[in-house]
Amino acid sequence: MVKICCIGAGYVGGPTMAVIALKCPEIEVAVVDISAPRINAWNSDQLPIYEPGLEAGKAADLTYWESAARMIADVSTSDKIVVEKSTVPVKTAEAIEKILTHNRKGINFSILSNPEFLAEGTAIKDLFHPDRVLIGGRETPEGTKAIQALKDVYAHWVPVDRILCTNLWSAELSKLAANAFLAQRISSVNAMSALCEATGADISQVSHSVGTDSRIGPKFLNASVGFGGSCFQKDILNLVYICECNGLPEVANYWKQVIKVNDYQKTRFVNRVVSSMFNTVSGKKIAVLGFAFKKDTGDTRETPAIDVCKGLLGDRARLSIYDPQVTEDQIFRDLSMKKFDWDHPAHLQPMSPTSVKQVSVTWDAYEATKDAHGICVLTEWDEFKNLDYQRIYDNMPKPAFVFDGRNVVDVEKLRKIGFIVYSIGKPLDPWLKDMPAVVA
Ligand SMILES: NC(=O)C1=CN([C@@H]2O[C@H](COP(=O)(O)OP(=O)(O)OC[C@H]3O[C@@H](n4cnc5c(N)ncnc54)[C@H](O)[C@@H]3O)[C@@H](O)[C@H]2O)C=CC1
Ligand SMILES: O=C(O)[C@H]1O[C@H](OP(=O)(O)OP(=O)(O)OC[C@H]2O[C@@H](n3ccc(=O)[nH]c3=O)[C@H](O)[C@@H]2O)[C@H](O)[C@@H](O)[C@@H]1O
Repeated sequence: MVKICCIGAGYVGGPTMAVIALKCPEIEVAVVDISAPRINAWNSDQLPIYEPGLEAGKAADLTYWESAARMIADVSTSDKIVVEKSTVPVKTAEAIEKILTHNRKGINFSILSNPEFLAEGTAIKDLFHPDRVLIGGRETPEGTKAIQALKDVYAHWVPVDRILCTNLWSAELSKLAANAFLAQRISSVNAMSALCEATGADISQVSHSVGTDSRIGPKFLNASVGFGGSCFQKDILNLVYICECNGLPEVANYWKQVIKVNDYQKTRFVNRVVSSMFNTVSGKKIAVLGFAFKKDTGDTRETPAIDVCKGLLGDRARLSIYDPQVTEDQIFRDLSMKKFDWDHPAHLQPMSPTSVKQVSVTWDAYEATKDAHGICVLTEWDEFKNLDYQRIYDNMPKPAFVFDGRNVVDVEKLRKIGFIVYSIGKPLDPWLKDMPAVVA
């Protein structure tokens, strides 16, 4: 019987193995993780991640694995195909291969790179209908055989013409390149959003006009307060590092700029809030609607909300945060973390004492916005489109401000109610025109 063991039961491991198990009943799927709470959660009705289309069931038995590659070498008693699914620095497959072959006790290991392209919030849909599956392997008879074995797994539900096979390096680099291209589109549109605000153009109209060119395409052109998520920034930094190591500083700087524009966009947003509210938010209550890095997920890794909240707290605002999927505990942890601490599993992080006394977390948008001087929309949750904004307005001191970092609110409707509204890349409210967002 073919058996697949997946190391890591997170946002990728959990959904991916659930889909393989569903689509390939003759394959035994086991998932292991070093986090006991995560294991327990997968085996309960309360899954550790929120993902539409993924429901609680029984996960496989899970064990502790400390050092994945060494452990594989230690425990293997027969030939193995080791599949690198995580996004890794290029040449990691080669390093894993070295560890395995130096400890192999007569066992043959074939290494494959099979990067994952799913996005959170649509993971199950993406896994069922991937644009492509990419498998990289050694160009040797054993490598070809291993590629074919993995191809056979995916062929249970993915059309074979969508399964691309490459060498190891190409597969690893393609993953970084794909994320860099996607993030670059967002930084491009966000850079344009600043220009729209300065000129009176409307970013939604510009994006639509640009995206109807079939060579450009309409997707991933939504202006925002900035991209977040566990991967875009990390993968671009990874790419930058590889460029630098290979003596390509111009290429490195080109990709670095994608991150710089993203940081600029978050700073620009905070400055808009502060400058609009009489140049200070000190002591003022600001409601933050949405904390996850995008809708339909409870994931907060690298969410732009962290930087925006920290920026507002830096000017001594009082924050009242509401997100339908993010816990209070998580928000406090995020706001007290140093950048990049998220890279270590949450269960290994101490909860540091923090300056987040100015923050409260509510489970209701109306509670969060009550008595608030301003509202920042930082995640595009659908429910934020249909809130009773008249009721919200009635419960706020005046002038009442809305700063929409996701272009989800109906600007005209809110202005009619009486709000002063800022929406990324949209023609400015007359109130804001004389208050340019100056980046310090
Ligand atoms: N989150 C996403 O949407 C996507 C993530 N990726 C990549 O997939 C990889 C995993 O990402 P996520 O699933 O989001 O991370 P995650 O943090 O949700 O899951 C990783 C899991 O691995 C466990 N783990 C870590 N070291 C272990 C070890 N030695 N033995 C056993 N378990 C161990 C952790 O406890 C954690 O539960 C990353 O490389 C990421 O770049 C790729 C595509 C999409
Ligand atoms: O390697 C990964 O981890 C994954 O990274 C992204 O997926 P994900 O981070 O889950 O979510 P995206 O939908 O790509 O959104 C990323 C960020 O960009 C923002 N975004 C997205 C699209 C857009 O038009 N504008 C915009 O600001 C989102 O709000 C979010 O903060 C990629 O889309 C996946 O293909 C990839 O597998």
